[in-house]
Amino acid sequence: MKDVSLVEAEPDFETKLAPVVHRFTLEDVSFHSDASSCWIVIADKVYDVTEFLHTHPGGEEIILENAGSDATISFQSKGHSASAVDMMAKYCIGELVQATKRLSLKTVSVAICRNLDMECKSPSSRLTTSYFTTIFC
Ligand code: HEM
Repeated sequence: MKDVSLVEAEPDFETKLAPVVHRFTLEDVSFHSDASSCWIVIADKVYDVTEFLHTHPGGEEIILENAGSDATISFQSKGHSASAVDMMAKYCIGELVQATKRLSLKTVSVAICRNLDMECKSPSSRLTTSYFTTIFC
């Protein structure tokens, strides 16, 4: 018979287990591209922002323009505050499968700045953003 004493001794052990991470392809995300179901990708994480659309301080239109796709560049170029970034966790539903992941913004911005022999202060500067666009689009 199985020893279940560990489970019995720790009634809340399930909450201590690593969370299940849901993985999606960009194609999965593409099926959620309007106000009835709106997913976006930011830095390889997938967000369901359907409920947030109507209260987004920047308006719903701008998010809908990116619905069902990778909004990393748009999000980054609008220069969101730290509290905006904190809010994002609430809407995160998973991440992209490895095969469809891009290099992280930080890695790419540092690489670009090295190439340009620039000091890398802000990845959202106009110059850097235009280089992101060149690389990602
Ligand atoms: C989960 C995703 C997002 C969250 C939690 C979020 C949150 C916010 C918050 C809190 C603000 C108020 C200003 C600030 O605190 O920075 C804001 C403004 C704004 N957001 Fe977002 N946002 C999200 C996605 C996006 C995306 C994908 C875009 C563009 C495609 C976008 C474009 C804007 C714009 C244009 C503003 C107005 C900036 C201004 O008036 O200066 N946001 N957002």
